[in-house]
Amino acid sequence: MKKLENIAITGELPSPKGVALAILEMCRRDDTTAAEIAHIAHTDPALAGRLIRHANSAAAGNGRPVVAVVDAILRLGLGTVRNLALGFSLVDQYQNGPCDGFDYRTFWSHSLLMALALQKFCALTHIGQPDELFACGLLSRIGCLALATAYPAEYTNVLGLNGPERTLTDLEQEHLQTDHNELSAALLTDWGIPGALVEPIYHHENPDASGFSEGSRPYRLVHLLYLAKRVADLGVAAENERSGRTAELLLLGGRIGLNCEELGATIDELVRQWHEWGELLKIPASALPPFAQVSAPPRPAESGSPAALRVLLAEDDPATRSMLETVLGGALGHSVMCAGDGREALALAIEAMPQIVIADWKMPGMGGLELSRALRATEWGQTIYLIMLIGGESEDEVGEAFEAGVDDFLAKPVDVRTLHTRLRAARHYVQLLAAWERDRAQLKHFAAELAISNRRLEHAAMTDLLTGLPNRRAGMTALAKAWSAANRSGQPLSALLLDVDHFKRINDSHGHAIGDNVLREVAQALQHSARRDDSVCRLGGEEFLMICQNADLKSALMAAERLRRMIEGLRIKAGGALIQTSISIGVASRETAMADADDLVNAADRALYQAKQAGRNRSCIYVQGQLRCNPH
Ligand SMILES: Nc1nc2c(ncn2[C@@H]2O[C@H](COP(=O)(O)OP(=O)(O)OP(=O)(O)O)[C@@H](O)[C@H]2O)c(=O)[nH]1
Repeated sequence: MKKLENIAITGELPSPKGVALAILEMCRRDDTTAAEIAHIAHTDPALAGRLIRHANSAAAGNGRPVVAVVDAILRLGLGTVRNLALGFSLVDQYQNGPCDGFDYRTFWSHSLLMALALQKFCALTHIGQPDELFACGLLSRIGCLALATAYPAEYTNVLGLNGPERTLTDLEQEHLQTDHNELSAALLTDWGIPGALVEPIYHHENPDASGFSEGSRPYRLVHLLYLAKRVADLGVAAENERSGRTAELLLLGGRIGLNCEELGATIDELVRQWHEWGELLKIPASALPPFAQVSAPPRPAESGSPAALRVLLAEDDPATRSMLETVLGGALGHSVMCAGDGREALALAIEAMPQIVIADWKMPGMGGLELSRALRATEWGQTIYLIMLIGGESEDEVGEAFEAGVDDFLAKPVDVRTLHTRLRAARHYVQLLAAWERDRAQLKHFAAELAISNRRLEHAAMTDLLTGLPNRRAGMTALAKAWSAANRSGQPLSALLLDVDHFKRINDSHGHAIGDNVLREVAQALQHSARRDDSVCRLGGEEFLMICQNADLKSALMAAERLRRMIEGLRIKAGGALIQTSISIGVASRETAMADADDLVNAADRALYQAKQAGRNRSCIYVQGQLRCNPH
């Protein structure tokens, strides 16, 4: 982590003003008293009210409610009051600003929910002072606001580039030479927040890379910060993205001992507090439905209460049917569909996807046994819980029913208490099935995420960070493939090695950052001028490789000359000045004497060496052991 003075910031940074600043200053003194802070807090009624509100919030402890600012300060402690004053002051001052691409209100909305979540999870796990952590949560992403404040135009640009391919911190580092985590840490340190809190904040987006030893306080704190951030991400997510975020939350909640229902209840409570605090701080909070609803897997049809089951009743005797319908639907509160025979029941089942089917053994047309076989023959019908109503059937016949896929049976006339008991087993089965389906959906979700991050890793491992071109590894793999393809087809294959001339001088006279920019511009120009069959990669430093498939030496040389002239004509911005540069190119084509792709690269390398020797800004060819240079 860098110190603030070591970060190259040209514009202004967020800073507290007025009463908050005075409190911050007073708290630097060892002998400041709660009465003195209360005195100054009274001059800002909004702050005084918010401090009292916070001191009376559930997480701040029990005891009788406080009404005086001084009592609120005594309850919260000077450190927490100072951090809260700081946070609230920034919220008030930076509700909008000059950075067009930065959504100030969503930023604070996210920060507020993160603060509440961190406070709550800290209270649940007894890691640290919940009130102190509320303020830390509120300010943990202050670096984003700092970048928006210091670099409004550039940061708009960076935010515009943000996508799944690159992390925001990478983009910030690339374009602004710092990132929001670095700035958050530097600002919080500057404002006197202790290192024990700042370090986990710095690492909170990637807790596994923090290096904290497992089980230590910073380790637990950085993971809580991550969980709090994921809750806040859910809070501000678009409606169609919400359900995709719940699986990870369930997993993270499990790590701190919260089961599905407890996590849901906690998040619902946090959302309620988010709305209350949002009103107080004039920050928007979105209308998030209950967590159970957001995280529920889609169902074919939803019945009234969560305990209610979708029951299909197939019974030809109207009296029994009516009695069972009344008991199941009226007394037990299930949602009941009725059919007078097996065929009607099957049609209804296809339409309504019941969880339980209660079928009479004997019905006109299609009886219970046939219905059971028909249902079990379908994929969706295999998970239905089937109860058969039997009259005077023998044991053998009952055995046959189980073979047909029946789960349970009930003797007629049906005893209501027995029915009730059997339905408990059925409900247990349905619940297990639902849990299993949820797990399966989660696993699918994780597998999909894993596949995406594997693809990203694969892409990152094959991509040059500076230019975005394929790197040496990717280039050599592509060349080996092209070599095999050329061997099979007998088509020509050529390779160009391109090296920027006197690049060291550019670095020396304009600095490394401008040097990097020159490399990016050259890379982009090469890629844009490459033909469909050509591929360009950066081998390293200022050296590039172009693979020209189906190109013989003559056309490869023509391509080389075209590229050389194009780079010669390029003007690259360096501050106020324009840099002109050139490249030397070694060209070689696949020859029968060459054993593999390495021989082809070595031949192009010898030609490149010759081009440098001959004075640079030229193309040389290697042909059957001879080197020849093109004058220009
Ligand atoms: N800015 C920047 N410089 C780099 C990078 N990689 C290598 N370099 C520098 O590139 C320079 C290459 O210098 P040399 O190998 O002497 O080559 P040159 O100055 O281009 O001279 P000739 O190739 O002989 O024309 C070195 O100073 C390296 O430090 C990079 O990613 N960015």
